Amino acid sequence: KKLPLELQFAYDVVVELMEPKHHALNIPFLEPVDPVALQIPNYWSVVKNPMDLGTIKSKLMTNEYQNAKQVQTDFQLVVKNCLKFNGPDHVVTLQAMQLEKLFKDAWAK
Ligand SMILES: Cc1ccc(Nc2c(-c3ccc(O)cc3)nc3c(C)cccn23)cc1
Repeated sequence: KKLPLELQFAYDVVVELMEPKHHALNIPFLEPVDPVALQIPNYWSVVKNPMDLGTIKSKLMTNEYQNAKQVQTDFQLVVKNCLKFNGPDHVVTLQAMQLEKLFKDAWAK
């Protein structure tokens, strides 16, 4: 892998969060939200910049990030979108919050 060291670290964190062992938390965030499958056609009018862990991983593999900060920003977008659409008390938002804690802990290693 030809990623610079800081992006390699970011890649390893994202891959870790996507692992099956965290599936109780990561399932809603592994791939782009599918508003048709979820029957939420208003999603695109509420969330202007959709983002998910799979897209972040793909962007890392296609060198679309210049630095790790941009990866962190995309991860925060996943959480922000979820909070905006689902609201603070939705189960999926609670999952996003717990995933965010995992991310922060892994990021601080
Ligand atoms: C009627 C309704 C209400 C809420 C939801 N939210 C939701 C989301 C979601 C994730 C991120 C995001 O930015 C927006 C939505 N993912 C899910 C999943 C995987 C199962 C069930 C609900 N889910 C779905 C349908």
